[in-house]
Amino acid sequence: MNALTLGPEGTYSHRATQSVADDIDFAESVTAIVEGVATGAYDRGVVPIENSIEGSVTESLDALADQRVAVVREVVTPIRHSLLAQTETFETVASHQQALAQCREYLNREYPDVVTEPVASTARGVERAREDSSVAGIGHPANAGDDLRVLESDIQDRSSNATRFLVVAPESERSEAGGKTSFVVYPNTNHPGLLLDLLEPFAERDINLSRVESRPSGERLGDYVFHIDIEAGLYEGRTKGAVAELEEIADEGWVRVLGSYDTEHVV
Ligand SMILES: O=C(O)C(=O)C[C@]1(C(=O)O)C=C[C@@H](O)C=C1
Repeated sequence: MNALTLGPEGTYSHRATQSVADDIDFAESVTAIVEGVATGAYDRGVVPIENSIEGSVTESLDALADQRVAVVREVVTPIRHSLLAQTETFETVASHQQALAQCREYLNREYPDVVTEPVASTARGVERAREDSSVAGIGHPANAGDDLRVLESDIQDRSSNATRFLVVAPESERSEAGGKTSFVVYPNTNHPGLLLDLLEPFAERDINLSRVESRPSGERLGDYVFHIDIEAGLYEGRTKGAVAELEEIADEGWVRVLGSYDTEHVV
């Protein structure tokens, strides 16, 4: 099985993907990863979706709404960042913007004068540090190799820092089995109580929601696509009933059922 994830080698996405496939290729954006699976070039794609400090990875949410893929697993992994550089003196810190945000308080406190440089991934930031002694990178300490020093470990602003990744597969592999299910809903209408209407089919059937997120539809200001995760599988009658009701409520728009899946914790 081959898989596509965020590169270069050494990203947290790469680490999460190692629990999914042996044959791993890299892309430089999560949109390209989801596209790689939607077009059939890859069996699996692994994308970060949510971080416990910084919240949603909005590019991933939008890619899931725009492309036709299934979600077949979620991988949750602790994120422990290190500061890596050639020397103790540097002017710039390069990393993925999620990682920079997860270490914002640390950087403001310890290095108030350094410039932050958002790059495509943490591993790309570490590469910048390897090429340029005036740059430090934030990433997993295993990326240090022989030529970079780990100046400090565990620099994330909360020790419980964790990221949830979704494993995407071709739409034909959508499964009804699993303890969680994800949906994307575009109601294409707006009236008082719409969000309540969308959530009631789950509440009435005693289905717990684990997440609701809204993203702009891009059609007009104030118009939204909703991402809903529930703690129930599509194999359950109650979930089927809720989906049927959801489809009626969103009959002017669409409901995309991404599938049911289980969670794996990887350290
Ligand atoms: O840059 C990486 O190492 C990634 O895999 C991306 C990513 C993210 O987008 O959230 C993954 C985990 C961490 O939260 C920081 C960055």
